Amino acid sequence: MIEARQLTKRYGEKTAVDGLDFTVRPGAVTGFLGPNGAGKSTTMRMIVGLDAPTSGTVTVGGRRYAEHTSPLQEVGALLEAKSIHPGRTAFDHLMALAYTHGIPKRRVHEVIEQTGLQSVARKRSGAFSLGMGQRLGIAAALLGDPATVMLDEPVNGLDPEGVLWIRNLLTQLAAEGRTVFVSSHLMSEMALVAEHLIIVGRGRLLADTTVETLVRDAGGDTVTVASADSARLRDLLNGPGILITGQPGSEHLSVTGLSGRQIGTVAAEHGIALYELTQHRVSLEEAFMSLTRESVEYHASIQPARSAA
Ligand SMILES: Nc1ncnc2c1ncn2[C@@H]1O[C@H](COP(=O)(O)OP(=O)(O)OP(=O)(O)O)[C@@H](O)[C@H]1O
Repeated sequence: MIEARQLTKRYGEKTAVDGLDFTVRPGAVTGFLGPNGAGKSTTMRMIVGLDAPTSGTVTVGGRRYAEHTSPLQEVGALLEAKSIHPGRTAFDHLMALAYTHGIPKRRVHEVIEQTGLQSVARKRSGAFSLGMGQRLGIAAALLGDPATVMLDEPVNGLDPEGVLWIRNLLTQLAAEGRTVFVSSHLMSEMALVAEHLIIVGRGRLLADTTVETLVRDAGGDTVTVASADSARLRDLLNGPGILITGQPGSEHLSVTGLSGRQIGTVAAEHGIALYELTQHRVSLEEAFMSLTRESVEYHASIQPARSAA
């Protein structure tokens, strides 16, 4: 379990993390989402004691990282700028970590297998592809068999097979009862794997929610219905929590709050012919963007085209 209370980090004038309060629970994958520069990496660095909070606290398993006697067994982390000696083999890198943390050699072999590194374990890590480097970083994070696993942008730059592998791994780690905290700026990716979402923008908490609630709050699914008598159908469908829009006289209505099946049933019961019944899923990417729009640090600007001299 990770608990942040009024967690704040300032770099001079810049407030990177601004009074964050959140709890990451075991047994589920929690996505940590926000646009670039939102403060995700800074928060994660504070969780593992690589940066000190300006104020507030963050604990893992009820204690600050530095207070754990064997931190690698408590939290395994893959942070963005992982420094691995390029001349060392993957095996030697993991062995050095294991040796300095009292972890048996057997466990090194286990994580090499778990992360699919068997064939390259004796190769220098400097020659690794991005995907292999990520796997090595994850192997190091899992070495201490930690109750909490924290990964910063683990799918960045990975090919589809690597992305799928990470997805399955995260689900498996959560199913084993671990606390799994994963950052990303890609809503679509997180929606596939995370149950719980913590969304930040400009260092502040924007939402502490679930994928399901986010969809509902974004307006839920909309159904487009075209019928022989849209005025009568509108009256029949109307009710609390239901939003119906459509031009007077048009055969098309746009309905939020009812499923296509419910609308079709009402129409059939009243003998109204339907010409179209289309369900539109709300885009999670849209929901995320509308939530974080105000907090995006770097908006793209379009330069006016220069005329040729
Ligand atoms: N060491 C530092 N000194 C000064 N400013 C910093 C430092 N580290 C981070 N920042 C600033 O703090 C803010 C938050 O940065 P952070 O890297 O935590 O965001 P992020 O959400 O991880 O972004 P990204 O998705 O781009 O990795 C940014 O504006 C960044 O420029």
